Amino acid sequence: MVFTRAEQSATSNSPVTNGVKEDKDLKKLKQSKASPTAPRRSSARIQALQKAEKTVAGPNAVVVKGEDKCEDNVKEGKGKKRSRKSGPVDSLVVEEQSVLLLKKKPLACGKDEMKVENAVGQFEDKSDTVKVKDTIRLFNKYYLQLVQEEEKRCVRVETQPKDANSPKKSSQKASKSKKGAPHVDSKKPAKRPDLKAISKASENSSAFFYLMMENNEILYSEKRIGSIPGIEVGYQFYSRAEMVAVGFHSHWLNGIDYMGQSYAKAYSFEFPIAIAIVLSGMYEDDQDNAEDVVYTGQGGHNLTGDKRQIQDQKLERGNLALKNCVEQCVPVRVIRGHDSSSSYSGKVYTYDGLYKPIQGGKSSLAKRRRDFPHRVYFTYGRVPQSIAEIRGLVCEDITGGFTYCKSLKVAKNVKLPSNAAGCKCKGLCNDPTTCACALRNGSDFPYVSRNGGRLVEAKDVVFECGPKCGCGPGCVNRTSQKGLRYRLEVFRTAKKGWAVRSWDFIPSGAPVCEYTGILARTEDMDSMLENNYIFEIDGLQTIKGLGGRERRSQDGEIPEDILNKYEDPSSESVPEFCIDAGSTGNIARFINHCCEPNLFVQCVLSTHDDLRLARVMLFAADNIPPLQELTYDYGYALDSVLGSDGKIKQMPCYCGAADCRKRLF
Ligand SMILES: C[S@@+](CC[C@H](N)C(=O)[O-])C[C@H]1O[C@@H](n2cnc3c(N)ncnc32)[C@H](O)[C@@H]1O
Repeated sequence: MVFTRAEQSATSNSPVTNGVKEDKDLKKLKQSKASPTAPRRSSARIQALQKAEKTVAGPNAVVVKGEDKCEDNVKEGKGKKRSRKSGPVDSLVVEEQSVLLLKKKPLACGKDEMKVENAVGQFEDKSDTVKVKDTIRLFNKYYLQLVQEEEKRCVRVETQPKDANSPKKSSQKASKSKKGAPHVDSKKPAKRPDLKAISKASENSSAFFYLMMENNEILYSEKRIGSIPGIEVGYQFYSRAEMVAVGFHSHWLNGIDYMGQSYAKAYSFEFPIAIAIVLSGMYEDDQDNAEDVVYTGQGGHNLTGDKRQIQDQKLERGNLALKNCVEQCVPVRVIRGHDSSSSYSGKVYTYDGLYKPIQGGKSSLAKRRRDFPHRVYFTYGRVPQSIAEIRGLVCEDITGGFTYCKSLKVAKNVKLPSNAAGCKCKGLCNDPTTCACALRNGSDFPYVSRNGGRLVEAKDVVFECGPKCGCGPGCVNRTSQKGLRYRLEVFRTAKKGWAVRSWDFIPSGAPVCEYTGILARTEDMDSMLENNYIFEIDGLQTIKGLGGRERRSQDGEIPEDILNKYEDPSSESVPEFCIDAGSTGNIARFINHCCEPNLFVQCVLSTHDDLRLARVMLFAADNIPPLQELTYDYGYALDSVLGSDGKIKQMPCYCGAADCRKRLF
């Protein structure tokens, strides 16, 4: 899968690559319609691959391969062994948008601008990219909440007495549960959480308020032709449901998204018209030739089984829309997704040559294969597999000048309590109604088990299981204690010094690393001249949302017995403690600030209850593709930093985000 952003961008009025195969005659036709300054057609995929080749590991890179090795100053790539693909899994790339001449009718009623749809109004002052990002974050939050609900349902099924699962009893139960109560039928698979998150509420859904359609939270819910603001060519989605959430493609399963007859009043096209297609390799005679694509119509194949073609396709709905779109040269959004090839034996429509529908079959497919021996299917980004593959390695040992430490050290004058009581669970904690640690988190586990543990959402403080708990090391409520999961690399940037990125895909909510160093009293740091590696934050600050920090959600309230220990929790105060990673620390000390970060700070307690001395963890706020720089918001309030002369200090921010505040502090 290509993960480097394609260079080519397309708009509805700039003629660019058509997502459909074309021949010479058609090219001529297009040239006659296109503007003389139209950029030359070239493959976004090839450009992206070339760019990826150039940028892999950057010119100056140093690698950290898992903390087990780092402590001994890693010199070669023998980090944790994993079996994984070289690129992100389950992702879909917007690669090319096609072409030509939008014949939109002038509209008297100003409908031209398209209705400002639902969710868009909620973020009026934000840039388009931030609107998209926020919508996908919201989707991921719902998704993880629904995963959590599903995991609880599985636990309930597992812990039910055996006879409760007999077919007779479970069907009785299913009918009883119709009005509201969660459905506990082990035989019937629950609806996928990603689909629940976007779909309309069903009568017996217990997740009614999560649903984005129901809540008018789909970003662009009105169908539109051409590009979607904030989503450029090369953008990566991680599920079909994400595309639905932003309104890029309005169906999670169909390949062809189209506008029906109801739009005929607003345009002079013949409807239905296809507006977005997903190339997923589900049909054997789809062809992806990098620069052009042959796209098979939909239908007739066996969706539930081996995906073989079992019926003829019909020239109606999506197929008709595709034909109309191609014949009228209407731009279509093209998304490349997964390849899973199959064979077929039916009559299918493809558009070939001069866009004449042809009746395909194995023989015509074989002919096209002869004609296109260099066909591209789905490619993966070039993420290095070992240190030997990195070009431009400038330093084999990043620990020059500091000592690498996997866990927090404590300054001599700081005493860490060990007063956390612990839960009485055995093995794994899975019942939030009885686990004492879950109760402290607001009667729920903060993590879901999926992908080795993901935090459902940012909280004031996460109470994890600790040394006094009865559960074992595999407990999901110890997610942040399990060390580095992803292969992280320190690389050189042009303006920000060193920075960090991952070779692996990181799903939203996954723990990335702890900010380690020496836990010290803030007052002891005052005499230090220049130290860029002090993390001035504690659990109390996060709760109060002081300085430039956002106030966290109030969902899992902190137990009174803990909160009452502190004087006026709403007062603005300097954090009493900080983490100094100047002389001792881990990879987190190289992570830069960004005004639109992809990580967030989360305070975690497991061995004691003192909010001021909580561990500081960094979690993924988004699905993060390999080689994207990892960043968090340093949270400085502007003009809050004073120099030794007592004057306000300023530092420019070079994060490059669309909504950058331009200053770090
Ligand atoms: C904790 S260090 C991060 C690692 C640092 N880049 C390095 O080379 O070691 C914080 C320092 O990095 C730089 N930095 C981090 N984020 C930045 C940003 N968005 N713009 C400019 N400089 C940044 C600033 O010099 C800051 O004091």
